[in-house]
Amino acid sequence: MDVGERIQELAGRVVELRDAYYRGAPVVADAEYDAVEDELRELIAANPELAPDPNPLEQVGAPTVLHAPVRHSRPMLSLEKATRPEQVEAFFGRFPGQSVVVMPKLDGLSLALVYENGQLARAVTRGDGTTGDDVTPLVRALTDGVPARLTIPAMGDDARRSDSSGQGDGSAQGDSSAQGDGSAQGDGSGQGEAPGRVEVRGEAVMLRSTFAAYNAAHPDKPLINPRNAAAGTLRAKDPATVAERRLQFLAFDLLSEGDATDADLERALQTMGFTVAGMRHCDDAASAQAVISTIEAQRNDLDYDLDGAVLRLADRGAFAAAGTRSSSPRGALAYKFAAEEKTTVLADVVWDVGKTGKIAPVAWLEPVFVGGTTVTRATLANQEVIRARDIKIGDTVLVRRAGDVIPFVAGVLDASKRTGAERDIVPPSVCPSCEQPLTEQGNSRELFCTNVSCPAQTVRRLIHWASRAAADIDAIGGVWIERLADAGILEHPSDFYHLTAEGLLEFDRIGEVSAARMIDSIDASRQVGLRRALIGLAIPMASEGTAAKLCRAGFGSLEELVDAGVDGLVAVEDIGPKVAASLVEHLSRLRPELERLRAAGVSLDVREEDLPPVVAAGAPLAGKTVVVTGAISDPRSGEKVARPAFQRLCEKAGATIASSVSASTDFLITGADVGAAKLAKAEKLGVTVVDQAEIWQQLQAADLLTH
Ligand SMILES: NC(=O)c1ccc[n+]([C@@H]2O[C@H](COP(=O)([O-])OP(=O)(O)OC[C@H]3O[C@@H](n4cnc5c(N)ncnc54)[C@H](O)[C@@H]3O)[C@@H](O)[C@H]2O)c1
Ligand SMILES: [Zn+2]
Repeated sequence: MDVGERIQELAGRVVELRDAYYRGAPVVADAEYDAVEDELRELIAANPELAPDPNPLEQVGAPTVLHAPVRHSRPMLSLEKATRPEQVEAFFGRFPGQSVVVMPKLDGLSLALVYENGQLARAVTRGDGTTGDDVTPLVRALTDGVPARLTIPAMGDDARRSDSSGQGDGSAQGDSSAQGDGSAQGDGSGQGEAPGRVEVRGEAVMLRSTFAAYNAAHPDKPLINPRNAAAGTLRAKDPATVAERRLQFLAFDLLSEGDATDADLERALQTMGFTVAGMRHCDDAASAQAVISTIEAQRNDLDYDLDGAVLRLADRGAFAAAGTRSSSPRGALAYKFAAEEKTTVLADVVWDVGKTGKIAPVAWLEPVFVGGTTVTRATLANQEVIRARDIKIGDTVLVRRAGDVIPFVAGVLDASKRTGAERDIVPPSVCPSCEQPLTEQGNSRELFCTNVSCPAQTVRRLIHWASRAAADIDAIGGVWIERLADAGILEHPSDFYHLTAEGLLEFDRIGEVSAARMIDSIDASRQVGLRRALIGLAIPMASEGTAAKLCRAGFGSLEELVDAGVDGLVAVEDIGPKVAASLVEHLSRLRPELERLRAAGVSLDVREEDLPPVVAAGAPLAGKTVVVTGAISDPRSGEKVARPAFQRLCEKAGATIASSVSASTDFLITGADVGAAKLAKAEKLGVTVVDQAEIWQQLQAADLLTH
């Protein structure tokens, strides 16, 4: 095939793929679509005379059927893409002296919100860039972060809620998203009245938490990914049919007439009442690159999908003056991150027996690079998910590895690729390990092996006992545990404590050094204590949090938990009757094992570190509820400090630790690299943001840092 033909073919493919995608039924993952675009772009760049006409790369979106077409005041464009630092440098080189904002590139769909005299008049999708669909009723009903009327600050409105301690002032720590506070109202607030027409553009996304909650509640009709879910929501005919699919709007662009508004994009948007996904001002390519890296590193902690970072001139006038190309503004650049979704072939499904006897389907995949690693296994959850997503062995499936670390098979994008050779995924009727019949539980029909002496479960439980969060026997890996279990030497956790170096040396391929290391590691684990022993016993429904709470509640040993009975356990805050019943049932069953552990010198008593901290007199954080975020390090040594360790110090200083910011939080204590969303939330709720340096100082002054 010659170059001209290849170009025609690729151009045709781009049109076809876009068409499917914008109709809501993509047939390939974004990364694969992008690869087609990239190849086409390169061929055209090398052979400009062979450019197709029309050139799809110069068009935006796809000409889909519009239900209520509305013409945009100015085209809604795509963005120029970059993947290399040189491209970021070149961008700065084009605009010497201009400040640039760097922000997450959200993976949702863009919306234009038109305000007339301060009131929301219309919400319109991007469409083909020139004309979009009017989706106002859906946006009003379902989208958070879209004010019905704009807040235009009047004169003197800058007497903001002042933080009692004054600590708020020093708290922005180089994060420009919070620094606009004092100055925003200073210059642009004279106008008490909204300019005639204001258009705010931004991204409507489905939060990952909303997406997960929806799929958990509707296993029979799952959404494939948050971006597709958001787009589908705004295609609904009636808001009532998609009521549980709430969206969030995050603003990134502002067009307004009469310019009384702030020249700085972020301040202008926030002043009007919009949420911005965190913009950082950068004056050179190196600092922009650093922010891009931070955004990418924090990607998994955020509640929304993002597929890159956007760089854009911070000054609204400069951005407008830079003008546009056929399909993208010159004053912006999208830096793309590694894909979190890819397609690959589902080679087989294996049913895996877990430590609690749950039999879960595991997808064996043709290796695929996704979410930063090569993935060969992914979870398929349960048979109900397989049925609802209509997945077969041999299918080309979409694999998602985002937010959480366990890759997931999200579904089949293009069922038309099927050849007929695909096979149904058949759940086993007996346990793959012990061959005992299985039981089915719950709406998602999860399968369980209830045989207490099932060999696969035994190995899983032993591996779990040895894991880091439990006894932490780090010198013995899973392979060894399996060998020892197969040999009949290991069955219960207590058996670890009867292993000897001589016994281990009878096995092939083991030297004296490693045998001694294994025994040392087992020895050290005798100090496991109540909390970690409870985790290690893998009681169904009892989480790591449950174990921590029981220690705090004053239980001194595992035996005391059994003796307390269900009534004694439900008396503990946040311990429900089901968890309590499960604890009592399983710990009673494990009584003989607890005795064996004790006899082997294993401590099942609460450890000092798991007790509620003794609050020192004059504790600096007494009565305060705090949230800790970001990377914490000890200023005395510069050493990284694990968040739980720092939280414990705060508790010793009298604080109550909360996991997320709410109206009852007193302080948000920030370490390095704090996500802008957290800061924005704190600010919105009037929570004082305090830098870790200040807390370290207080801890030191209260003599709490002695160790
Ligand atoms: N899977 C498929 O078959 C298929 C087909 C077509 C397109 N796609 C995907 O759709 C996307 C391409 O669409 P595009 O070229 O129009 O979009 P783009 O990737 O060029 O980005 C432009 C869009 O980014 C969004 N955006 C998010 N955060 C932003 C911010 N902070 N500032 C400015 N814009 C921001 C806006 O909605 C804007 O319209 C790609 O991700 C592509 O992979 C997939
Ligand atoms: Zn079994």
